[in-house]
Amino acid sequence: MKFSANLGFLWADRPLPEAIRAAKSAGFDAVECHWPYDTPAQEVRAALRETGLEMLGLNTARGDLAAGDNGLSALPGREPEARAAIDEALTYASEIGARNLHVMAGFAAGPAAQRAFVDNLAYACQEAADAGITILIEPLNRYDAPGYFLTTTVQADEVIRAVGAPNLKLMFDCYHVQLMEGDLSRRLEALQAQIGHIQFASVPDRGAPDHGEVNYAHVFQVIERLGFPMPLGAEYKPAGATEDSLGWLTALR
Ligand SMILES: O=C(O)C(O)C(=O)CO
Ligand SMILES: [Mg+2]
Repeated sequence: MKFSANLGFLWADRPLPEAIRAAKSAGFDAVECHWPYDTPAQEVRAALRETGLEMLGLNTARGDLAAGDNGLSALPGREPEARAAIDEALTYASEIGARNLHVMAGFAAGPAAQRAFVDNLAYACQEAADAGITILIEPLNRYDAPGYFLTTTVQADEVIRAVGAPNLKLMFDCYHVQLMEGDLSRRLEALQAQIGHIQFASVPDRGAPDHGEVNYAHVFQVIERLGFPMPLGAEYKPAGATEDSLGWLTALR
């Protein structure tokens, strides 16, 4: 199996270009990140070229962090900001050759939020299509992100159908899905056509995948059997130094 290091959590203490090099040295096949915008895109591009790693994806900016924003695209009345964040992210993604963009919904609820999310995603998909970029939406669990608009794969599936764009896919983060809905194996199978990227971490502590209530040896076998072609995103919070958390990766090599 192939694995992508999520540099929002792994080597998060290092500048992004250094984290990319560390991921290469540790044996990862790809990288992904959260919010790379403080690092000039050409520095990221240079590190990717040097290591031969692909940046699989990044997130839209969350908005006004001091005010508690966690994404903008489902916030009625804030469409101009949401679309500016989408434009910014697509420009950055194009500059570094990233294939996926996770459009973050934000804290909202109700029909107006649903309409705003669908409209902003339609805009994102249209703008992304020419660059060959896939737009991802990701349900987040209610414990880490209480009040977040998108919380389940069932809801994400409805949104994907409402938008109806071929380049809109589901980010299936096993950690969030286990906390909200469980039944990982059946859900991966049922949703395989909608899934654009898969992430994982132990549950409930969001650590390395070698402990906790989910048996990832089994989950990885299911994903392999389904023929999911892309590297899986290791999006967990190492308990100490990232290098000391990689026994699970060494064991699979
Ligand atoms: O937290 C996550 O699982 C994410 O993948 C993310 O992009 C930021 O919320
Ligand atoms: Mg995730």
